Amino acid sequence: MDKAQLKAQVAAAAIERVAALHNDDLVLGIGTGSTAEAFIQLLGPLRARIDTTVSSSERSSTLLREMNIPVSDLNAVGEVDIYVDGADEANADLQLIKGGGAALTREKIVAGASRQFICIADESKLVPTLGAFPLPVEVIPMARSYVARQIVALGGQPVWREDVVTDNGNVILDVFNLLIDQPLTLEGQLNDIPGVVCNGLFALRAADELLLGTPDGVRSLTR
Ligand SMILES: O=C(CO)[C@H](O)[C@H](O)COP(=O)(O)O
Repeated sequence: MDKAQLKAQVAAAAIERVAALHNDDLVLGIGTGSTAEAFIQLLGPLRARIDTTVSSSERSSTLLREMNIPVSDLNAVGEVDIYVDGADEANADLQLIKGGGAALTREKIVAGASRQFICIADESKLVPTLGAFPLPVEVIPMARSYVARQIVALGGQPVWREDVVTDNGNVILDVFNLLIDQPLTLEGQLNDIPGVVCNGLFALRAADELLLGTPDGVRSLTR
């Protein structure tokens, strides 16, 4: 099975989770990236049960609108019933690294506003310790060099993702060589640096369920 098939498989499993919810006025949180897009592609049959969606990126919003699925501003809805999104890395505690697609801030906001967060990924994303994938940090542009120096003091090697401006008008530093054995602590330390908007560690708001695509079928991990 190739990666696309594994992603389609977990996307279908997430659709089953959404279909099993009892309400018919669903408010769905929609993530960003290729696995989230596999999920969006399968939403058509559920359209009648979807009141609205809240999306974590302009790209996902466009895809949803192309399917005639409504997209709302988070301020216009209450709590989100369920958020489905991918990840760049996950550990067994369902803590994640996200932001490979530069959408980490909106992703963390929608995850925080959601009753349930289902993370979907192929099995290669499950790791014993987070940090082989460079940790994305969204930064206010004027603070880029200052924040980079503070990250070096924390032991990381930040690299400016020069070709990217986020949907919020900010820049991304990808931090290499961090051994993330205390994700909660590091998430807070990074947030405390003035100029940091958000970092891609999802430890405070970890996933509630991790669906992993494997050649033997979908594996589910819960907290
Ligand atoms: O965090 C993300 C975007 O900011 C994505 O969820 C993450 O990069 C995984 O993407 P993909 O499903 O394409 O592997």
